[in-house]
Amino acid sequence: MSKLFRAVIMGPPGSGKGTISERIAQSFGLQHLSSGDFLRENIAANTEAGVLAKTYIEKRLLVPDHVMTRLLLPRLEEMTRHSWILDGFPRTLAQAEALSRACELDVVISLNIPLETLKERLRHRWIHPASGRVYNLCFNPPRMQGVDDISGEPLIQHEDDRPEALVARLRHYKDVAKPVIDLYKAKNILHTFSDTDTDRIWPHISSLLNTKIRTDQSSAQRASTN
Ligand SMILES: Nc1ccn([C@@H]2O[C@H](COP(=O)(O)OP(=O)(O)OP(=O)(O)O)[C@@H](O)[C@H]2O)c(=O)n1
Ligand SMILES: Nc1nc2c(ncn2[C@@H]2O[C@H](COP(=O)(O)OP(=O)(O)O)[C@@H](O)[C@H]2O)c(=O)[nH]1
Repeated sequence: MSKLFRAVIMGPPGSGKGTISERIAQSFGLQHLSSGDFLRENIAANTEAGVLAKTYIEKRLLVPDHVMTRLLLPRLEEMTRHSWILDGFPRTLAQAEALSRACELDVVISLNIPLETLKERLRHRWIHPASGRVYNLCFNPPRMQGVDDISGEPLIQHEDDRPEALVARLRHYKDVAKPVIDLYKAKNILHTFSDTDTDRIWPHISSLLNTKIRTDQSSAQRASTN
């Protein structure tokens, strides 16, 4: 069996984590694990962690580390036979340390996108709240305006995707993410991509993963034939 591959994608709101994770899932067969989707599923199912997380999300606060790790780590344990890309977790150093204790990461992708680009994207971001599917009126519009392609249900916009809210969210992201980025830099697994367009970043991410996944698979094959 080929070696399993574990990646994390980080970046400020609107940087394209969800969009790029979906491309990675489709092109490389990795499972896309989105912490936002896990939270929404737990909230919908009224689990203990979901009920607790909801009180924070409603106030647009980060869910505390112990709640996030209690929610996420068991899901990762269920995935021991899969390769995955994790999107939205870890957000804090405590979450990153808990993740390091649970598994070894192969690659961390960090997206570095200019503020003006983030503002413009989020202004046009529309979401199907039940599934977490994301659209953009310019970049990937829904087939029918205001309606989810799959369920036919209405799309919504997040209050805090407004340009006025973004500067504070971004500052908060930078403060909290800095030690996480430093940790992954020190482990030599951080890869940063800077551009205004997902389509220009994608070929670089794709070739990085091609190299990493192919190299890992051939060394796993060598190990199994020795
Ligand atoms: N590690 C995480 C991931 C998510 N959340 C909470 O879950 C919400 C939804 O997460 P997500 O779907 O990732 O959406 P956004 O915060 O809008 O992030 P982004 O704009 O980067 O997609 C967040 O706002 C936050 O309250 C959290 O507290 N901690
Ligand atoms: N115009 C434009 N929009 C993009 C691009 N990449 C992603 N988007 C859109 O920008 C918004 C934010 O992307 P998303 O993947 O949700 O980012 P996340 O918040 O980091 O998960 C979504 O509406 C995407 O459809 C791009 O290159 N150009």
